[in-house]
Amino acid sequence: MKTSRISGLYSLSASDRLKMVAESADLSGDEVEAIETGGLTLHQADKMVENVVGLFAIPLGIATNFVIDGREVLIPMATEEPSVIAAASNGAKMARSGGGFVTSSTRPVMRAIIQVTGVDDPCGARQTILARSSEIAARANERDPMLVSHGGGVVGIEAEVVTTRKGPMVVVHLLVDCRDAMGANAVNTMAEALAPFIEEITGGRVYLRIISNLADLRLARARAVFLAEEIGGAEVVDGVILASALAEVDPYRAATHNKGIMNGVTAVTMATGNDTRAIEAGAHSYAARGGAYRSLSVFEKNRDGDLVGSIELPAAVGTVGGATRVHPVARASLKVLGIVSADDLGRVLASVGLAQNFAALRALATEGIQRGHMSLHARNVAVEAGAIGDEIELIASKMAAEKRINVDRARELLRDGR
Ligand SMILES: CC(C)(COP(=O)([O-])OP(=O)([O-])OC[C@H]1O[C@@H](n2cnc3c(N)ncnc32)[C@H](O)[C@@H]1OP(=O)([O-])[O-])[C@@H](O)C(=O)NCCC(=O)NCCSC(=O)C[C@@](C)(O)CC(=O)[O-]
Ligand SMILES: NC(=O)C1=CN([C@@H]2O[C@H](COP(=O)(O)OP(=O)(O)OC[C@H]3O[C@@H](n4cnc5c(N)ncnc54)[C@H](OP(=O)(O)O)[C@@H]3O)[C@@H](O)[C@H]2O)C=CC1
Repeated sequence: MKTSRISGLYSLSASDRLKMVAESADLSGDEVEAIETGGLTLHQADKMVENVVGLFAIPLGIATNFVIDGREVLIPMATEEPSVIAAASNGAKMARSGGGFVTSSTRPVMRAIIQVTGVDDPCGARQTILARSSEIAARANERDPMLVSHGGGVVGIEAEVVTTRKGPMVVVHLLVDCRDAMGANAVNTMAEALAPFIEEITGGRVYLRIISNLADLRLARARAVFLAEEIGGAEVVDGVILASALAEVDPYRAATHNKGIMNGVTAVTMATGNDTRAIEAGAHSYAARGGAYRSLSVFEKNRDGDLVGSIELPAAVGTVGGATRVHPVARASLKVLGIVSADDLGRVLASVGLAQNFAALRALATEGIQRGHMSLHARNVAVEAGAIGDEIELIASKMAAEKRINVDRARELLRDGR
């Protein structure tokens, strides 16, 4: 695509916006229709989960202005929360003059846990497991030749003895490169298949055989420079850094700071048909590693007085498997992003998380969150009060101008206007 810098996309109608996105991402008629209608038929939904009775629609929006590793990218985001997509676009807009987002990542390695109990000699069993790790890896790889053929498969075996209130246990970690899959089904299958062999060589009894959502070996990182003159000057730079400093040490603040990051990360995860619970569990457990919960991002000042933001978070997402290829809108979202690999998707998540976080911190460090957020939320409030058609924008803008955004006020304005 030529540029993601689309000023005022919000002032177009939804169908004109979709036309623009379809042109720039070269979407087919079917893909456009899927996005417009929500994509899923009841019949398709009935094949995805159990006891289906209907569909639950969530808005899909497009965040503009992103440059990631020099590439212009439009970002599909599925979210019910107003101001999230606007804020991501706003953050990305302010990152452009510093060069946009620069990313990096680790190999896409997930862990499966195998819990071995009832071992007489847990330390000895641990050593047996480590000594036979090549054999364990080979047996696991036999379960997923397709993954191995894509360059993935087991990359390591770890084993630890842990002391619990039910006595000592040996915990085996199977480290698996999942390539473009999120990998839960793949690694769970391997872990279950290995259980009898692990029991045989340790003399213990295996209970849990399951992926760990603390995906600390599958990390995505993003960094961006926000020029001081672009974001409102030195005072704003310092305000954002002060906000960051608090979130680095105070779990009460860090929880909300990270919620702000996940506003963006989860919305892209959802739009691409990935597992939002897995990505949330990964982010928050990674934020709590070492026992202290802290922020996933940090903001600092560089030598030129500009703001430098950086973020690192687990990115357990796929571009194959799960619902990613089943849900028509998820497939279209990947096409809009212009990516094919899970690694690329992880880098997008980190960039969106950082843009989202920066926009929120800038608002918090200056005018406060309510003006930007509540003026966009005002439309929901107007609808809740019973506004219809043109009344919605009218009541919403009146409430925003008065800075009195609540359902009672919306009802009063409706009564007066009708
Ligand atoms: C809300 C804005 C963006 C308004 O921002 P503004 O200052 O009114 O912006 P503007 O009119 O100068 O527009 C700047 C750019 O923002 C985007 N933008 C602007 N308006 C729209 C819109 N209607 N629809 C789509 N995009 C919009 C758009 O890209 C636009 O550029 P343009 O296209 O005009 O060249 C700003 O105040 C902001 O970024 N606020 C942060 C809001 C936020 O973080 N919301 C998340 C919900 S609050 C929360 O859950 C998290 C939190 C806050 O608790 C986290 C934390 O505590 O850390
Ligand atoms: N705790 C958790 O997070 C849990 C999550 N889940 C769910 O698991 C699902 C994700 O599991 P996942 O294993 O990704 O899904 P799938 O099993 O659907 O997909 C993975 C499979 O795709 C095949 N594949 C084809 N091309 C590639 C490629 N390029 N790279 C990698 N694999 C490829 C592989 O082999 P093959 O073709 O042989 O299948 C691989 O095993 C999600 O729906 C998630 O919600 C499930 C349990 C627990």
